[in-house]
Amino acid sequence: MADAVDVRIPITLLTGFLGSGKTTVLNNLLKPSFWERLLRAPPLTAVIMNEFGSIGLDHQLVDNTQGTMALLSGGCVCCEIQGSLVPTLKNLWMGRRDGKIPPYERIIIETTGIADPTPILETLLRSDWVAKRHYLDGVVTTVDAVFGSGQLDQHFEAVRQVAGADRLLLTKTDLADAATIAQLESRLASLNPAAPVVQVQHGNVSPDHIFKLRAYHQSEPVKAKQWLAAENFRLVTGGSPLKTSGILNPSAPLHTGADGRIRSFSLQFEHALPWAGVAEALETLAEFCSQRLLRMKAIVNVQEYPGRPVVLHAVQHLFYPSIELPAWPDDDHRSRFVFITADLDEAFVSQLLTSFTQTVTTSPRDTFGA
Ligand SMILES: Nc1nc2c(ncn2[C@@H]2O[C@H](COP(=O)(O)OP(=O)(O)OP(=O)(O)O)[C@@H](O)[C@H]2O)c(=O)[nH]1
Repeated sequence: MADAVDVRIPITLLTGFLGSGKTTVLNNLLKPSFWERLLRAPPLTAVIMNEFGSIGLDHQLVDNTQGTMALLSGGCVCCEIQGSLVPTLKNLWMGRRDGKIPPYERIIIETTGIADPTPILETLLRSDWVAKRHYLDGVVTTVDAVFGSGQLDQHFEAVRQVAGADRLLLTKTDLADAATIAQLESRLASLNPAAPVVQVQHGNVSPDHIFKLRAYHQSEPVKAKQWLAAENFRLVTGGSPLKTSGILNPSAPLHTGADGRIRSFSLQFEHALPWAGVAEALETLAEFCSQRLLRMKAIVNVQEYPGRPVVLHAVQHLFYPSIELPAWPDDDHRSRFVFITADLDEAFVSQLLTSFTQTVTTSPRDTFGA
């Protein structure tokens, strides 16, 4: 689990609504001149697109028989997803192993503009073959400074992309006035308080905002605390009795992105919690409200693991393997959960966690694959 022994290849998921500047960011990152200016060697990067022809890179095919691989001038490998993601990753891996393509060090997957990135995350997590050789480093979402607000109003996919992000790149800030940018930044901060927002013009963004985020592998206590950013979320205390489903607009489909339906909030618990109770509460949420659970992260003081807080996170129904930290980041040993939900009553979530962690005391710890 420690970084030093993790030889798997990091995958960055680059997502964002149609035309929001994903390819522009990607093109910039693949340019050798960009890295020369930074006085850094460009990492060998394999790029996977899931939209044929959406990138105007000047490349030269190296494996025309399969029609999927290309060697880019910057030493990058590019392919379009043909079929599912797993065969594409296998093709790349075998080409790399057999020396047919350069030994890429990382992979960027650019999603289509209207894609919900969750199925890609699911593939990365559920395929044993993929998970043994790769890990998800982070989700980076581009948001158009000019049209982003309207897209968030009209398309729930745009909201999902923002809620699932570990970094938000606010693009085209050269085209928007300061007031529009400030308004959108504050909206993004309320939709996803944990994701730093970085302004970007013409794709010019520091690679440090894209690579090595370790968003799904927070094994260092202090970084895990920053990653959780619980202090940026509205703290919810107490809760309603569990009489309802917790769903606020049961008949309203999740097609529009009105911000009033999105809740970002945190819960905290003073005492250590039984692992089985935490697992059961989160399983229940995932089972009954998965579409409405856009993102969840937590650092939990588990009764059975004193002194070793457990990091958890989920995107919709997908729970990632839990990670035990070697120590707490500081003296604050309370369990903290942060949630971004759609039409899900925060008081209900609070009560669900409270009630499960008070009633369940023992069970093997296997739910989140620690
Ligand atoms: N002025 C300006 N134009 C930009 C910026 N970033 C991207 N663009 C332009 O916006 C348009 C869309 O950018 P893309 O990078 O193709 O966006 P995308 O998200 O990859 O688009 P799709 O793949 O179609 O979803 C292009 O014409 C870019 O040149 C920016 O920061 N400033």
